[in-house]
Amino acid sequence: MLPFLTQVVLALSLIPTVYILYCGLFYRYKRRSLKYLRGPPRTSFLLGTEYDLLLQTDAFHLESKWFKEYGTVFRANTYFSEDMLMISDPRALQYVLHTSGYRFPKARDVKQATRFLSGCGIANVDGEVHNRQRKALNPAFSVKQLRQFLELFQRSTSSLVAKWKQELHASLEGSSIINVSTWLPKATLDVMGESAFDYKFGALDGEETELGTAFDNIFVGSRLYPPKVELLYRSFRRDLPALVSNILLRFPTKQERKFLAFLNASKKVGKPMFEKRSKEKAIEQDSKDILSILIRANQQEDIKKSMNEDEVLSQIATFITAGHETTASTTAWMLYSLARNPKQQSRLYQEIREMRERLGPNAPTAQDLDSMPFLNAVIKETLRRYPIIPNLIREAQSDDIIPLQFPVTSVSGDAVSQIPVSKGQRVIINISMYNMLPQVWGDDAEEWNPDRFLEPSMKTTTLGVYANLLTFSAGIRACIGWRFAVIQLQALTFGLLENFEFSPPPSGELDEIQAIPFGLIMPMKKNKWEEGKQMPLFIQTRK
Ligand code: HEM
Repeated sequence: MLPFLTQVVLALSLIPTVYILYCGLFYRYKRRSLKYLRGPPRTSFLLGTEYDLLLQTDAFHLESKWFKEYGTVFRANTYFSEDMLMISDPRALQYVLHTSGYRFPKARDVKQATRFLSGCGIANVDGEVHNRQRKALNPAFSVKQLRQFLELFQRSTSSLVAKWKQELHASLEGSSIINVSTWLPKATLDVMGESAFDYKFGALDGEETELGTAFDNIFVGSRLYPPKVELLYRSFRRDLPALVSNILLRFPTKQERKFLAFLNASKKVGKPMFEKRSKEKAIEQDSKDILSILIRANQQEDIKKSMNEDEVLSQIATFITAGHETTASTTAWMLYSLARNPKQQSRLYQEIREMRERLGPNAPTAQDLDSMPFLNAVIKETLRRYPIIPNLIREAQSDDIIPLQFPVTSVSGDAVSQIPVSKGQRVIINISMYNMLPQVWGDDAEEWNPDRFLEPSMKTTTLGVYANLLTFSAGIRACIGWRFAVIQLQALTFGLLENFEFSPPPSGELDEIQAIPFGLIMPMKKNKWEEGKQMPLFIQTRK
């Protein structure tokens, strides 16, 4: 028998342990039950179906299978067997993303992990702070401001074209298989650095910069997915009282330590850049590039409009991570789709040639690019079919009721037209499933078919910031850079298709490409993930 005092000490130390376990695990299990909704069976008590979604080798396969079986709203499980709500119903999405304002913030575990990557930048803050940062940054993303970048987008596309031509000339046949997935992010990284922060990555020219290396290191040497124990640890941290989770956040996972190294490098590079520009008289009131805007916000005395230095420096990491791989991967999937659909590729080339005949040697203006129906249909269809961010993870800030457009059938066979949710309920916004809803996009929604955007009969909902798509999300947290991305996609599509013809490599390699949901939808070869991103295309210079 233990001495009485030891028993007391043990009993007392048990209280916080039980409390932590209650908050971390049992509380969520008890409160957030959606048992009345149908959904896929649980495959693992600890990891739930969220882990199955993470591991799938075709990013849209499982959701699509479940969606066909259970409808536009169903139940799945996250870690520790907590129920999560999967939604692709238009009215439910409208409610969560638009109507509710900030009442469905990003899930705490997601925010805790991404905070290591991009600090207190706009993507990781909520409520009033987000509103303040967004208002300050909005002018950098106006149509007028972004059109000024078109020339930079075209210059960077020309550099990429020159690099590929060099490769093709080096081969005797004037054609070659190029892994476009390694080149495109270099072009978009250079553009992001120069347009937003006046920083030259020189990635296309193979230069090594401190920031570029730190970004690459996030992926180098890491396994594709964090080990299960890291995922469970991150999930466990989510519901703990702030005091306890703040202590645990001092012990980041291996992946989070890499994120942090990139954030620190971007702050280190950004600080002198920011200080130098701050001292220059050149920050005129009307200059609206991101860096000038950040500097002015930092110099603001009005607390409702200002940003402190940490917020300003965190935006550098935020924009680099949010703004280059997204556009690059979308372009890779577009070239993939065009290579697989040679007739559509010829139609696109025909439209580009007609525009070239009209322009002579001049580069197309933003109006010229907007006036090309098929080029824009190809871009929209690629964004629809290959949404680079396939889902968003949110949680209810308070008890709420989510309305549905298309009622679903409950376990007991009743029609359900609204879903009551408790505070903390995990809600998965299925971007890819909304983008493929037959009710909106037709029975061939799983096909890549740009013509659907040329048909006046196409049904529309009023969701999303561009082309009725959810690819850039919607509402107050929609992608701030969507116009930037669209103009860059227009410039890349015009420039690359004008110069090259893309086809599947004769070896059949393209059939091995899978859409892997590794944060973003990454193209990788079946059973060869260790080779990294792969989109090998047979490229010929156009005569
Ligand atoms: C095809 C390209 C792109 C896609 C598909 C895309 C998609 C998205 C999505 C889905 C979100 C919402 C994320 C969430 O709520 O968790 C988002 C947010 C964001 N994106 Fe993009 N994005 C793209 C390009 C860009 C570019 C080029 C920039 C910058 C120039 C950018 C900057 C941002 C920022 C800063 C946010 C956070 C906005 C906020 O929380 O207020 N994105 N993006």
